Amino acid sequence: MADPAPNPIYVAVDTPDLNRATALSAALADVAGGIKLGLEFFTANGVKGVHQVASASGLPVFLDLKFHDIPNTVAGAVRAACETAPGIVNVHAIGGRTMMTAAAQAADEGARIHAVTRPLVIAVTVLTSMDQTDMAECGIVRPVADQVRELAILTRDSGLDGVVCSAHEAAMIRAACGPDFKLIVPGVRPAWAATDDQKRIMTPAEAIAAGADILVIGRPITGAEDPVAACRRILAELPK
Ligand SMILES: O=C(O)c1cc(=O)[nH]c(=O)n1[C@@H]1O[C@H](COP(=O)(O)O)[C@@H](O)[C@H]1O
Repeated sequence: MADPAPNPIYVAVDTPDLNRATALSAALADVAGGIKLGLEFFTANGVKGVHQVASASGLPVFLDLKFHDIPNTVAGAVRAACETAPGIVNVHAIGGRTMMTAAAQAADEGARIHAVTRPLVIAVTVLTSMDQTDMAECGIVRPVADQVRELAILTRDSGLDGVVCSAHEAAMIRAACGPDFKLIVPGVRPAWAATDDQKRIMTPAEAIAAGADILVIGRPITGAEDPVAACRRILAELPK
């Protein structure tokens, strides 16, 4: 019998509170596919905090620090991040080819240095909190989808494993970058949840239908009265 499809829900545990993050991650262990720890958590709790949350949940960790700097600095950061044995790390695609190539190579080196499995290295294309108007204010006037597509192709050509994109661009990137290129999709909102600061959103079921491999979902779960029940509810909405 074929293995069941892996649970695609990575819960974004965005809090500076180590005890809360640990308790929440442990509680979600049976209903989530992974935990995403980002800038807020890492700035407060560092490498030790990541280890604590990872062992409390036993789930893979997406360490979302969105590196964007000169190639040498990003490479050093990716090597150092490997100490936390993350399943996934990320950089900003706008850092360019040389930076992304350095990041991919640094993941090989970091995995060797820290004797861990090499993490997937993923690049953020255009943040899901941004729309056409936000991009124009930054001087990028072509359609958001075109910007995302070009950055996704650059990411693939730089040897990375996939991108962070919105569900709106998922099918287009899948067609352009192939079946093995990982599509990690935040900006996911069930019909019953608030949109918050996200602008390019889709429901969990729509995002999976569009080709997302991983759904990154934070506040609809972590802000719910019962986060485990909220995660279960989203899981039940996904196509079987
Ligand atoms: O890289 C990310 O994870 C990310 C990229 C992006 O374009 N948009 C985005 O929302 N994220 C992250 O995904 C999470 C979404 O959280 P919620 O909006 O609470 O579901 C946050 O932790 C963001 O930092």
